[in-house]
Amino acid sequence: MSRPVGLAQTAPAHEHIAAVNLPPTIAIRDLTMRFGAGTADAVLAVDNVSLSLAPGEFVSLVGPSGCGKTTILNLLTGLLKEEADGDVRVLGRPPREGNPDIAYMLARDSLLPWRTALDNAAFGMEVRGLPRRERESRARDLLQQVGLGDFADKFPKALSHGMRQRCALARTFALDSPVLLMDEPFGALDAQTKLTLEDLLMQLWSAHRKTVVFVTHDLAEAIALSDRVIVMSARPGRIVADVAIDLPRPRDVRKLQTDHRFHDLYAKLWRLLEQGAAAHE
Ligand SMILES: Nc1ncnc2c1ncn2[C@@H]1O[C@H](COP(=O)(O)OP(=O)(O)OP(=O)(O)O)[C@@H](O)[C@H]1O
Repeated sequence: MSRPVGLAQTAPAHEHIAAVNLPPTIAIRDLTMRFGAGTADAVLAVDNVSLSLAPGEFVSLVGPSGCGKTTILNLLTGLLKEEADGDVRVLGRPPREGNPDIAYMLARDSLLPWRTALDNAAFGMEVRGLPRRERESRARDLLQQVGLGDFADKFPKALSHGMRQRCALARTFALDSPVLLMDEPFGALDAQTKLTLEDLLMQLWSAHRKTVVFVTHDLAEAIALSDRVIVMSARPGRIVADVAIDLPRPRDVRKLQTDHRFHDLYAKLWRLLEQGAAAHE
């Protein structure tokens, strides 16, 4: 596979600093979400969560299964029709379905099997109505950046799982939305491929400067990628801790595994996670 290219011309990663003095890109205040409110099966999924992300910040949500991480992402996209209490803003506006300010990436690559890598990378732009020439040129550029330049004409069945997630990354970044919501995008990958894709995501994020909410069960991944890690309790999901990850950037995900600061953060987050899980047992 060809190496990712096209990133070197852009700003070096160490210059990436979230604009903490600007109005937040994402602002969630006192969010409470109850599914099936008023019925016998009502589920309190999220309880009084407040969270804000500065432009360009990379924030991970970690917490036990069912604590409401995906629910928070879905609320940001406007996909959830059910009533939620509290206030949610994306770039100052309430969530709305089809908001072009948001790109969403999931664990499964969800590539369309009858489309080539190029057409898959261009798919989101097609849905958004961009002219053919523009979407093709952007898709090619992004495929190049994720190291799939030579695979533009291949169909998903000819790509490995890691390559399919590269293609999904290309599709996500090609949308050029200022906000990325990523729900365990590397959750189904083997450990080695995962590290490679994490490095690639860091390069893309540094070059394209997006605000990212990243959901993961993998504390090492959360530390390696994030500016902050939000630890949630077991359901109903509450914020247990908001931990700044003050490791210098650019980060080499592999080298971090041998850095004592990384291990200290891991131990701290693990403790918080266990406390949050125990609080509701
Ligand atoms: N549409 C729905 N109707 C009813 N309950 C729901 C719905 N969606 C989610 N829930 C419930 O809300 C809670 C939070 O779910 P959510 O998927 O947000 O958790 P999560 O933290 O993303 O879990 P996981 O880590 O396992 O993906 C769960 O108890 C789930 O069963």
